[in-house]
Amino acid sequence: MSISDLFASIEPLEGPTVATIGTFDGVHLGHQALLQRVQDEAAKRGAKSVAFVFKEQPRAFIKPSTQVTYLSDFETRREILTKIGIDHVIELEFSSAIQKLSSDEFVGALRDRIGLVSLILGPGAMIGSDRAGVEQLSATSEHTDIDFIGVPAIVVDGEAVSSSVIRIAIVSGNCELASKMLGRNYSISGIVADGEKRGREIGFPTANIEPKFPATVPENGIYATLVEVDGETHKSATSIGVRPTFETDGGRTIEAYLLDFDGDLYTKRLRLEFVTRLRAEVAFDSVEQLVEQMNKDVEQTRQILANN
Ligand SMILES: Cc1cc2nc3c(=O)[nH]c(=O)nc-3n(C[C@H](O)[C@H](O)[C@H](O)COP(=O)(O)O)c2cc1C
Ligand SMILES: Nc1ncnc2c1ncn2[C@@H]1O[C@H](COP(=O)(O)OP(=O)(O)O)[C@@H](O)[C@H]1O
Repeated sequence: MSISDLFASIEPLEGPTVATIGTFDGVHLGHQALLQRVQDEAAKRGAKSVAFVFKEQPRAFIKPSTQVTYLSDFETRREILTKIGIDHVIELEFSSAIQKLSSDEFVGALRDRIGLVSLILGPGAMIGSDRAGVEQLSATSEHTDIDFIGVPAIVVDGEAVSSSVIRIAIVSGNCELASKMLGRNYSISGIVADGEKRGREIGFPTANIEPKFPATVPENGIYATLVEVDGETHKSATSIGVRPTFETDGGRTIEAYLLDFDGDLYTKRLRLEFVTRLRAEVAFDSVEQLVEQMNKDVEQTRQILANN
């Protein structure tokens, strides 16, 4: 297959264009700064801004046995990038043929296909089989007509913002760090599914949410959350875990009790925003003890979310 065949699925653009490339999982503050630079450079050159987005993390392709989870699905990433003002968001399939291209072949193909005049890369980003970063590209690329620009990392609480650092924060229950690095609360979307119908019996009906892609799920525990459903936002207390008070080998569920709400949520799409982790889940000796604690969780949630 020729190089131009490999890029045939990319709609040709007349150019000039300023582009960046990545998975953009979460579209966090670092991504946002990078995308801003792409837009600024495009404006300076009278060019269009382009983001090439890998649907899947390249490491999932390179080593299929790797368990990868995401902060946001592809459609959400596309929506955010478009909202930010990127002119063309182009899905890029990672394939063994693309993987074999050298950085010069890759950049040359982009120049021919979309009229690339500048490529902007985030910290540590490398392209092509020779894994060229911005410094190498600037020094040795045969495409001297293309401007290669590197954008530094954004640092939050002394740590460089990255999708993997945010994923680690979430699986450790650190909602606050995730929120700071994302520039918004971390959220999971999914459809409300049937549970064991036990919730309403104990006075706390819970909407069980099933994410449809490999979402990064916060550590088991109880969280103060916000639920968005039918265009409205509700305060909620959410439990993630295996419900040890009732189950001995229960699967992991994500279930939200919406405060001051009564209605049918089954089959609805719901977005759950994580604000803070309240506590670990506990195997209570009785349902009464669980209910007593759930009442406390709801009160604490009310206080924490008083300003939301
Ligand atoms: C705020 C909140 C706190 C919870 N805490 C615990 C807990 O500490 N231990 C536990 O076994 N289950 C806990 N749960 C889960 C309940 O056991 C679960 O919601 C109940 O079994 C209803 O399940 P169902 O939706 O399948 O009917 C909690 C649920 C909520 C909403
Ligand atoms: N305040 C509420 N919070 C969450 N779900 C509620 C609430 N009020 C009513 N519901 C409805 O009740 C369902 C949950 O009841 P529950 O007895 O826990 O059943 P299940 O085990 O199927 O989740 C939700 O899916 C939703 O349709």
